[in-house]
Amino acid sequence: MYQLCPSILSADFNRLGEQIKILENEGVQWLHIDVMDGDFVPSISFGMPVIKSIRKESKMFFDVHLMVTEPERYIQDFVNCGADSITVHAEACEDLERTIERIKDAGVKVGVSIKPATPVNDISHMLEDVDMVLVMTVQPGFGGQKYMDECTEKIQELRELIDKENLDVDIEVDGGINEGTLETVMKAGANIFVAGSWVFGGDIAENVRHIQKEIEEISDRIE
Ligand SMILES: O=C(CO)[C@@H](O)[C@H](O)COP(=O)(O)O
Repeated sequence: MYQLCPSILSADFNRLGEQIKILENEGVQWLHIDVMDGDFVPSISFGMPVIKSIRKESKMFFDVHLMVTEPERYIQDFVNCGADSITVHAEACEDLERTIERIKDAGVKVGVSIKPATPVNDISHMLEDVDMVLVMTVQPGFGGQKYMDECTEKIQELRELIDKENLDVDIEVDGGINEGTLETVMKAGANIFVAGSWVFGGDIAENVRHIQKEIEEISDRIE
């Protein structure tokens, strides 16, 4: 199942609710929510109050990506404010296995993310324990960066491992996903596409329609 997952990091925060409504009206089901702490990544984005507020008006699947050091401290807070899935960074956890267990125990889906320099090997032993692997295809911290070509091989490697074991694990890609890179990541085996500037730059409804069409056409071509 392919999913476009717009990243609200590129939204106009003065019109956030309105822009999320546009996505929903266009049939987008997933919303990517980047939480940054200024420690694990250099930038600070937003936290629980924003998520709690948009949750009141939205039925979308809230895909919360915690770019924070020791995310285990905040699992219950993010569940309470409306996360449907929580993704943590392998590099940010003191005890990744325990953090994943805690997320599952909190009753939401769980994802593990790796930065561009982190090998698939670091998380391959825990594929059975997660719902999703998020492959960062830029250095986490900012929207609008260029896709790092060297990440394509990691997506392929993961797809092979997941298919070989017949696992039900999504591969999400995040960073620099646009007209020029979508086909590459789809061919490599990703099925959830985070896009910030591609969705929010210009006419959001028109962009979403165009991207959904692209996804459909590429999937017809490669399957
Ligand atoms: O997590 C991040 C950046 O750290 C991403 O979610 C970006 O927000 C994606 O933005 P684009 O590369 O699509 O503009």
